[in-house]
Amino acid sequence: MPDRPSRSHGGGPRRRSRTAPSERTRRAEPTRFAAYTLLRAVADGAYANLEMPRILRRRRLEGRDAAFATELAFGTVRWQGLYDRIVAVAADRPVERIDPPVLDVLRLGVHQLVGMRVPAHAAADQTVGLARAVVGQGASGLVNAVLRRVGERDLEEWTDAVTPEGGGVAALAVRHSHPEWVVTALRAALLGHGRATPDTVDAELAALLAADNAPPQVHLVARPGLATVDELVAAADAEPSATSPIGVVLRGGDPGRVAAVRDGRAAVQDEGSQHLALALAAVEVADGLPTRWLDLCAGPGGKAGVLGGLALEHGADLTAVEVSPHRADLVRSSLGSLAERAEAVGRSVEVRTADGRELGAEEPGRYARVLVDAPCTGLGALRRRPEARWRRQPSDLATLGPLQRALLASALDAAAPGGVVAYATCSPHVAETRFVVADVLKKRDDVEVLDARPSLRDAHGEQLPELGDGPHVQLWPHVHGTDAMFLALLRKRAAR
Ligand SMILES: C[S@@+](CC[C@H](N)C(=O)[O-])C[C@H]1O[C@@H](n2cnc3c(N)ncnc32)[C@H](O)[C@@H]1O
Repeated sequence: MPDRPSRSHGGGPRRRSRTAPSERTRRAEPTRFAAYTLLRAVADGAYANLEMPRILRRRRLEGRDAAFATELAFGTVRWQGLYDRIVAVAADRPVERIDPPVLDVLRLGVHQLVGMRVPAHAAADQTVGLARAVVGQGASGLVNAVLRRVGERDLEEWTDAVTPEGGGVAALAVRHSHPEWVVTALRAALLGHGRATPDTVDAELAALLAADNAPPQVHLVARPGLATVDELVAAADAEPSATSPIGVVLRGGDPGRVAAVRDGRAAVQDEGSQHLALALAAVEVADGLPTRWLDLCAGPGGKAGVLGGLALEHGADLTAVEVSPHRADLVRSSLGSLAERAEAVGRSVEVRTADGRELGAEEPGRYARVLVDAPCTGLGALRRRPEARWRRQPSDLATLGPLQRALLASALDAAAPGGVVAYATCSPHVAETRFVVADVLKKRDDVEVLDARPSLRDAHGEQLPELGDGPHVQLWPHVHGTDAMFLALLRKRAAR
């Protein structure tokens, strides 16, 4: 069910509006307008988590206003599947027959009415005001009528009313507002990674889907050698992460205002991503390997920022490869401080715009540690990317599968004998994780699968709990509080 932030922006007890539409506000209140702007941008292809900070800056929204606008926008996008069913009943027409801008206004109204603690009169008044401002007087009548009907039931009553009978995947998809194919894929992933059995999978799946809908905490990483956890805790409203030795959890505030984040010594990063980079660096390797590490899919540079710091600590250089020129520029800008530090200690951090699939043939056996953070569906990071579940298609897997296999094969070629490759995804989909590793290994006899579990350590040095039977690791939002990252650690056998 939608999370309920504190009462604000029209607090007081929840009641139905008695104000006539004509007496209601005629202008768009700034936080609603910001949320609407985000929804329209997402409809045009924007990424919500990148666009929202821009909108807030442009509209000069800060503090509680920024938090309200963000929850209104992100919650509306997450719950869009359920809300469209509610709108269809309340409007007595399929949502496809409602103009997209009007539908976005209605979705925002529904989220305020049933998903947030906005009193009915404020939700209706402000949403009708928004409708007048952005879609015109004519459509505001429809918005008013639909929201009156929506306000007649609470979330539970609406959810029961629009959920298909018979339970199963179709019902879970509506209740938790995910596309059905995603629910099916996550169910298969819970079973395929051994997280659930046929007896427990329904409960696990419901918990996972619920975690996808909970607004995630913001985590920062103190990039090794550049910043410390203590420094971040002192500089921000933050506490040390219990899970990651290099992480802090932000209690509030804008991460962009933390000096260490602004100058690239720290970054916003999920704890799961922190663990992947730490795990690759933690594997023991024999002496005498090349002092070069490789990030084969580096854009926009999050894990490279950690890996590069760790490489310098180990006396190694980092090469970061990214095929997209724009994303390679993001890596360069993300790794600026690290590159300076590398120069100061006589090492190098190099960013290359190149196709990672070709690197193994171009530079065989050259790297001691290689990270393949493969392009994937991102089904493990749905809580951080509110629109991703609606944008992704099952057909994406057909394109991604061969690319993932080719990148892993290239990474293994690029690894020195005795070196280690980490294959990672921010998706638990079995077709992007276990199947990729198994398929690539079928064609080679120069790889040993390592048990990845001992390499994942919490802030106290203890192995992370609930890592299953191994050898690969699948993290879960509802279990570990991280994105659902997958990790396989593979050692290239020394030449015989
Ligand atoms: C999951 S993202 C990597 C995220 C990154 N490791 C981080 O932590 O910020 C995958 C990246 O691989 C890049 N990519 C896709 N195909 C590639 C290829 N053939 N060679 C190199 N990079 C590729 C994508 O552009 C994308 O930036």
